[in-house]
Amino acid sequence: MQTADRLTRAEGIQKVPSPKLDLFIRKGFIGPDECAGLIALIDAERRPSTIADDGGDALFRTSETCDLDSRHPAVAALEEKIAAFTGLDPRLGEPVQGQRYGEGQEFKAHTDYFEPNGADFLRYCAVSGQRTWTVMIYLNEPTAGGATRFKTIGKTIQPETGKLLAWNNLKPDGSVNANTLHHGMKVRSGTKYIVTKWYRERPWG
Ligand SMILES: O=C(O)CCC(=O)C(=O)O
Ligand SMILES: [Fe+2]
Repeated sequence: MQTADRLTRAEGIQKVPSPKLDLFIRKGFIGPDECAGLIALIDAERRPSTIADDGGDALFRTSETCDLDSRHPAVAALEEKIAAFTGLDPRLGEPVQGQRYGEGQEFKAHTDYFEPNGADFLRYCAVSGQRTWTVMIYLNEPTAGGATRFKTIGKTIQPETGKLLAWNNLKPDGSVNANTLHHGMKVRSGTKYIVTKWYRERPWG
């Protein structure tokens, strides 16, 4: 079954009503203890985030990032849970990444796919192809700010501990979907932690 059909039928799922993209929300996908364990791993490993193309804006993505090692039991358990829920083939997935945003940090409006005609396309996509689905989980709730805003459909999603978002970055014909534009908005107070997992057209490697 296609991922979107599977998610549409999944327990506890909310499909954002828009013809412009497939975007799903599942509250409480993981519990507070699992979230706390992942936050500890992120805090141990974090480094400044990078970006394929910031368009000359050094403040485009100001968060910190880390790759989470799937040999760690907490990460392995998360990977299994995501695979069982989405049906996405784990071989197509990039390693899970953790992100941490302190006060004033954000990831400005962007798409997760690589620009098909951009300078970096071959560099990032030659082996594994374009990004397909994004799966993202909020691990906590900052005191203020830090929502994820999908501008073109006017939908803002608030961070909630354990809440999962999943969307398809491509249209049904396989071309990139510009309506997936989204902004990890500035944390105004407190700290925000998330994990993200991106999938590709072909096996990762
Ligand atoms: O922090 C967010 O809400 C969005 C994160 C994001 O878009 C990304 O990591 O690609
Ligand atoms: Fe993103």
